[in-house]
Amino acid sequence: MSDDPLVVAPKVLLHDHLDGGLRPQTIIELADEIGYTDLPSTEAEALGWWFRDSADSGSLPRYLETFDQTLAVMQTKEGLFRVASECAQDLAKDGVVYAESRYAPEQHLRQGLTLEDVVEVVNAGFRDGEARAAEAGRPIRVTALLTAMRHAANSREIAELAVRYRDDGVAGFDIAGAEAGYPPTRHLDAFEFLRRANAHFTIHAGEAFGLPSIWEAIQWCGADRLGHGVRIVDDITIEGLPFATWLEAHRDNARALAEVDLDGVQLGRLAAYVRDCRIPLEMCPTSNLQTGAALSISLHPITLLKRLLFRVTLNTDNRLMSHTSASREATLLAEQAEWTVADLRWVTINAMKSAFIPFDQRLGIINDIIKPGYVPLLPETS
Ligand SMILES: O=c1[nH]cnc2c1ncn2[C@H]1C[C@H](O)[C@@H](CO)O1
Ligand SMILES: [Zn+2]
Repeated sequence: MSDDPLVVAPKVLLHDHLDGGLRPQTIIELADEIGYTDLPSTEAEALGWWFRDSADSGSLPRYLETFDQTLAVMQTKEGLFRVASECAQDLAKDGVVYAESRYAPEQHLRQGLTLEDVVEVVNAGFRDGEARAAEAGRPIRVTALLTAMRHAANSREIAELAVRYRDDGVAGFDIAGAEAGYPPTRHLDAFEFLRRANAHFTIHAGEAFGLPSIWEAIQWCGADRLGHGVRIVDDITIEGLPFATWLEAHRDNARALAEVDLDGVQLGRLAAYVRDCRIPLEMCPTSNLQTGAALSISLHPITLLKRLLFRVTLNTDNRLMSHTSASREATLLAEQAEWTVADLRWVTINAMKSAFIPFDQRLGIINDIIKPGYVPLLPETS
């Protein structure tokens, strides 16, 4: 185990895609087992770079094309079990103590598995990974979020699946995929069903598309959390200028967001609603650089939103495509945006408060694991 404090520090991930976090070597071995021959490389390091470089396109649709390669090896029980187990182990090794891992069951049916088979074998993989992580002295709990793809038409069926498995490892529901042209209200039926069932869901919104998508996700669909939500800054002005205009004028100053005077910052009605209602933002800085939703780590809106005390959480999105991890996201912010260990503790507790598991369990993880875990790193908080 690393002695880097940002690895040792307990962390929580609410936004991590199972099919975006495979080990390159595992992809190669699974491809070999099933006779899949279309991988761009059969050498692990080169394959890892291929994912990073291909996802670095500045466009969400092109970023998403790289998932064809991971999904190809996630069509059998063996493949899904191994990927889920390794996901839990890799997160635990990086200091993650609680994670909600999401995937779209409908994307794993090409070789005859049923939706139920997929959910059950992924759950079994998570249990296996948790057991191995505990044996290695790094306990973790992993729950699943079931995603429906926003361009498809079966979100209601996936929402029903999430409710059916809510007492068996599934904590909630999500929609993902290309955002422009696919507003969340297309899936209103699924969201209304979930609300009637007292179930939880998050929606990818405000990533490739702006405020209308966030507004629909919250005010029409009733999302508990926002996946990314980074474009909420479009509803913020600084010194009387729209955020984007102000940032453009300050883009040569890497400290601009860390030091801007908050007295000059004004929230519009939607941004104020999101902050007032403590709606969690599942922010993923590196992923946003790759899809063009942010300029740089130092000027990523997360630093302003943290200073304004939005309910910010820090996430990985796709560890493989973004060549990242929970501790790497924290390290980048520490090195390039003046984040401290106290900031990391704050977003970690924010995330745990915002998880979809029951309140008493969230509180238990905060009080028994997260807070004590920061004491050696931040003695003044003990
Ligand atoms: O950042 C994202 N935005 C929208 N969709 C995404 C993102 N990352 C992954 N996905 C898609 C591709 C995966 O196949 C799917 C389910 O995990 O979710
Ligand atoms: Zn995502």
